[in-house]
Amino acid sequence: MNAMNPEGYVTSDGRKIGGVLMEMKNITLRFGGVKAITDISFDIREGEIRAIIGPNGAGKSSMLNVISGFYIPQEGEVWFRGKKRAPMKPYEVAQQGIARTFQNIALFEGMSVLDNIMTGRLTLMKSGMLDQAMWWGRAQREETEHREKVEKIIDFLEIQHIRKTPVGRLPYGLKKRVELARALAAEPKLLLLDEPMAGMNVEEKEDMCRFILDVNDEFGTTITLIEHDMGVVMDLSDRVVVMDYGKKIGDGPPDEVRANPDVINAYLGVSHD
Ligand SMILES: Nc1ncnc2c1ncn2[C@@H]1O[C@H](COP(=O)(O)OP(=O)(O)OP(=O)(O)O)[C@@H](O)[C@H]1O
Repeated sequence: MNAMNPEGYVTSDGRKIGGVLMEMKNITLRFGGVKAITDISFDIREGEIRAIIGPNGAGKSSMLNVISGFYIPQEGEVWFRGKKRAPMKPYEVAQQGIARTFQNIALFEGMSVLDNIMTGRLTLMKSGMLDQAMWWGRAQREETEHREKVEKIIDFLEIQHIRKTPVGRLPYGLKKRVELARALAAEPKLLLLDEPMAGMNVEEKEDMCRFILDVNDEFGTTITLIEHDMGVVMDLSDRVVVMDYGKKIGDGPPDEVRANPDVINAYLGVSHD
């Protein structure tokens, strides 16, 4: 089976990738006169680690923002879990099972690690204030369940020792890990990582790589990431979409993309027509 097979395929390291989870069909996104994305199509398979790469200004963040529902494209369709997505608010997209981290860390600096991660469960919380007043027992049971899930993630990402620490006091690499934990707390079907290694030293990058692979392996989470570090991208990803000036210039497994002349040109800045 290869990556074109609708049923899925088996990776070079023997992992089984499933059918299509998300499909972007002919997406075009404009900001006034600027075309950030021009007629791009690709899919993301169940269980896959899928990267979006490209030089600065290629349109990668814009694409991630279309996937997360933050931007609604002027043209094209987004399909998720077999259904065409109607225009919706980012929190509705989150409720459908898509969580993300940000290029610039977006955590509550004054709050503890634990409380920050708990905010990741907000989209899953059923009982509101009225429920809590009327059905106190039920709300308490729900709270206990949320805490248990969060504690598992804290163990998994090896951050027990900082669970009570205010996030503002943590070094950069750990903040990034807390952000990953918060996204995981939402139990997403699709996890979007916006430059998860940016600004990290070599050791922090190695840790983050390991956690990304473990999340994919242990929870079966499908992951889509933007990353500038080519070594990381090629090591981690099953398939890579390459963008340049808003267009798709390559799409396939890392080896294929690495050998693609258009991709080589884009990165060397040789030809831009
Ligand atoms: N909110 C916006 N308003 C206007 N133009 C925008 C906006 N966001 C992005 N753009 C433009 O769209 C194009 C693609 O930008 P985008 O940030 O998606 O690229 P990128 O590949 O993520 O870049 P980088 O690697 O530098 O983060 C650029 O020309 C950018 O200036």
